[in-house]
Amino acid sequence: MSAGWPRGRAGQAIGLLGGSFDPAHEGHMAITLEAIRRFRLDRVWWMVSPGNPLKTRRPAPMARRIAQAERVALHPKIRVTDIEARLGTRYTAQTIARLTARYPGVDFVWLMGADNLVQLHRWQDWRQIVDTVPMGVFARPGDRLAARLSRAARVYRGAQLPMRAAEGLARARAPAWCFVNLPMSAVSSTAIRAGGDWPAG
Ligand SMILES: Nc1ncnc2c1ncn2[C@@H]1O[C@H](COP(=O)(O)OP(=O)(O)OP(=O)(O)O)[C@@H](O)[C@H]1O
Ligand SMILES: O=C(O)c1ccc[n+]([C@@H]2O[C@H](COP(=O)([O-])O)[C@@H](O)[C@H]2O)c1
Repeated sequence: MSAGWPRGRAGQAIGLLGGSFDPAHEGHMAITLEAIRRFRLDRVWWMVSPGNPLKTRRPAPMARRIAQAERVALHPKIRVTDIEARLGTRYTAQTIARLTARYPGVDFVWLMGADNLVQLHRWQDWRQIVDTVPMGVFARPGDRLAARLSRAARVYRGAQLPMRAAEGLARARAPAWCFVNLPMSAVSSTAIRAGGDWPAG
């Protein structure tokens, strides 16, 4: 069981993949492996959310989502965590503020799919997030164009790094973000739940 406070040392570059993970799937794995490679990350922490503030549907219990995510995240650089439950946060801006204070010298990178960039401007204190940590955004079927036209992308157009500069993202000063085009995976937790392979609630 790897839930708990993960180790993070000064000088490390650590990606944060926040998510409902209801359930975790190979799309999470694909973007995580791509992030490790492209952004030269030492670790990626999968932060299993107590509950996305913008989703009304109640997720499966935390312990079940964590146990299942650990079965998917079989990689020495990936750590599944219940950090947000420990911190008592559900809002990413708060989580990041707490983590940067708790892990001085660690270079965090926020990771997310293009669908989340599309609605980033609806998150609490969203500009604070972009101004605090570099971000890696991953193409997702159906969301590429919307991501490019999104409010966050437009506001922070000048902070976008080209893909060829991706390896410097983790060490860049925020705001800085990179859009990664990768062979897109159509898998989603929604589709898995609809298929009946993951019991509700
Ligand atoms: N196939 C994928 N391609 C790119 N990004 C993805 C993919 N699947 C998940 N992500 C990203 O991983 C993060 C966590 O995703 P989440 O746990 O909500 O899974 P999901 O499949 O998007 O779930 P749901 O279908 O319930 O919304 C989000 O930033 C999401 O955009
Ligand atoms: O901080 C917010 O207002 C906020 C609003 C929506 C989503 N998030 C975070 O975005 C991450 C992805 O959520 P999800 O449900 O798409 O996996 C997860 O860590 C959520 O807590 C955060």
